[in-house]
Amino acid sequence: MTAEIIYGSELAQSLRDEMKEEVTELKKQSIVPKLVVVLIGDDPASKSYVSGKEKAAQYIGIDSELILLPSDTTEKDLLDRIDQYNQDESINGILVQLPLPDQIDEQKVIEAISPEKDVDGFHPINIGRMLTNQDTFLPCTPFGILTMLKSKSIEIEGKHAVVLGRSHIVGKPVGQLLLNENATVTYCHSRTKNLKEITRSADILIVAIGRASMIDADDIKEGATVIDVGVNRTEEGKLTGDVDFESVKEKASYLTPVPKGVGPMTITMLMKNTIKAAIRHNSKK
Ligand SMILES: Nc1nc2c(c(=O)[nH]1)N[C@@H](CN(C=O)c1ccc(C(=O)N[C@@H](CCC(=O)O)C(=O)O)cc1)CN2
Repeated sequence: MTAEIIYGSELAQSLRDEMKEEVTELKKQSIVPKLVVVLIGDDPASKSYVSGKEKAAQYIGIDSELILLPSDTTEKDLLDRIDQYNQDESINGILVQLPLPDQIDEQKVIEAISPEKDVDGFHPINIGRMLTNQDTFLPCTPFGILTMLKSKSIEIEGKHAVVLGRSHIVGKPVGQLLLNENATVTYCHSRTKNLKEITRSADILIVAIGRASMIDADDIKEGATVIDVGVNRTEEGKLTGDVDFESVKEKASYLTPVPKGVGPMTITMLMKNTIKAAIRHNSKK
């Protein structure tokens, strides 16, 4: 079997085209979605991600403002700024790029963002809404993964979904979204015993561990759907995933590449959440 490759980059482009039209229509009703992105410090990967967010917003017609702060920014300064953005009626979405420098408590920052402007979907209120399957802002990477699965009509209900990794941003929420779709979900992590036995029983395998080529063909079931969320840099600076693409391609039925897989969908779902925030804000006026 040779897997069909799910290019998130292509799906992202078609969704961005749809959103561009939607925003054009919203502007006719004087609704202009606005996103504020805060970047602290000069981590090259974070800089590249926020630049991708700026470009996507610009393409779609979302008003975006990038706030660049020095790496010694204090927690108080950041919290004061968030307070100011929360109160600014023209701003619909606030995103603080993670990770943050050590002097700033990430959880405090996440909880300071108004849940109505939390387009990252990280606020405990929005996580609670996701757990209880209510309409909310879904975290962008898990939302992107679900959208990719649905774009190929991959059956989720009743399937065994195995999630490798339990991060707050990807692992935990993606498992919850799959559970909301009636999958049977197993989480695996560094303390999991008999890992291979579990991954080999997965119909849908989500790999978000952060170790290059950790999963190969021997670790998966014939015909499985494999979603690679890994972002690893080789010594030569090449980007690679957590999955050994060449070997898994010969055994899986669907497979996402790195790059051009899940990454571009993360940014696209952020745009979707920002438009949703703008529409919601306007309907409450
Ligand atoms: N506040 C947040 N911080 C972080 C999030 C997040 O969702 N919210 N997620 C990650 C990083 N991330 C978005 O911010 C992100 C990661 C990867 C990509 C992407 O498009 N990757 C490309 C390759 C880009 C490259 O060459 O480096 C791909 O996979 O094709 C976009 C966004 C951590 N922080």
